[in-house]
Amino acid sequence: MTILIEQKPDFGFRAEDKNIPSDTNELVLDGGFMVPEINTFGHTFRDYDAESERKKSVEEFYRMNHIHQSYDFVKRMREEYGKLNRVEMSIWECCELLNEFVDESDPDLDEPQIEHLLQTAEAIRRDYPNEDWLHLTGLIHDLGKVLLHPSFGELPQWAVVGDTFPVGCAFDESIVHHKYCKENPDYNNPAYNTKYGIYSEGCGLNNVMMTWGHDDYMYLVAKENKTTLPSAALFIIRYHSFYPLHRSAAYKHLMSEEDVENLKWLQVFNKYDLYSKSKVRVDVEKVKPYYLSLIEKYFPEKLRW
Ligand SMILES: O[C@H]1[C@H](O)[C@@H](O)[C@H](O)[C@@H](O)[C@@H]1O
Ligand SMILES: [Fe+2]
Ligand SMILES: [Fe+2]
Repeated sequence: MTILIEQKPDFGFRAEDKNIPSDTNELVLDGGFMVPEINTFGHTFRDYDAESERKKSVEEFYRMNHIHQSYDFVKRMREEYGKLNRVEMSIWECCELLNEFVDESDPDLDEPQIEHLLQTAEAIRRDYPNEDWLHLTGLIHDLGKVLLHPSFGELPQWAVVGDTFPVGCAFDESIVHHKYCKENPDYNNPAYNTKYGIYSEGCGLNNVMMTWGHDDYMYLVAKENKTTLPSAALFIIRYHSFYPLHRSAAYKHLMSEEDVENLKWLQVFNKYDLYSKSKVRVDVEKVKPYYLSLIEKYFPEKLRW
């Protein structure tokens, strides 16, 4: 028997009814969220090999990313941008700055980033109406992409967006376009190219250096500006691009027990981050008052960036 699902017109992929039979061609996950089968370009999500208008530029993006993201590079960037001495602005002002950027690493979306933030947050809000911290996490998780802006030195895309992975130990095969890691200076460095490299079993992700980009930067911004968001939110922000871990279960040997707990929320979050990507725009003015109230609850009015 096929049960017809009421679909919300604005997203079109949410199931109210969680008892969806297996003969529908969509998959229902916890929270009642329905995962669409194809992206706006007609391909499955995160298909880096599909012939599409974005394939070539996405691959070139990862080539540059994998060549340049060495341990030394990451260390320098973390120190430099961790100073947070560039700009003073509110969370909402930062959302507006993202209006002008399109993420070159993304095979599934070519809309300005502010659309993606609102699409993610609104999709979570529908399924988890009481978890306001998770709505706000959706809104802010990609704000670190502001590093592309001239007031942050206009960093190249390969130093801001794309999936992340640890440096200081061997590059896992599950990394997108892994072949380009062979051109990274760390690839042949015996200190960095073994399973554990400079780390040890269960050392905790907090002690692992990740490739530099919008995740770690936004984590630093939120933490240093003393957000009152729970630790799961900070974990989501910091590791949401770490697909080798949360999708392919690589690098698990580096996790602590606390990481294992936090990973559960990251996996919930990821569905909304990835599958809410669409051409359907959210009415910014309509939802703005709600998000401003959350920002006020969890952040100071002005933040150091
Ligand atoms: O291309 C995407 C990028 O748009 C996301 O912001 C990032 O979190 C993902 O890991 C990456 O694959
Ligand atoms: Fe992201
Ligand atoms: Fe995102």
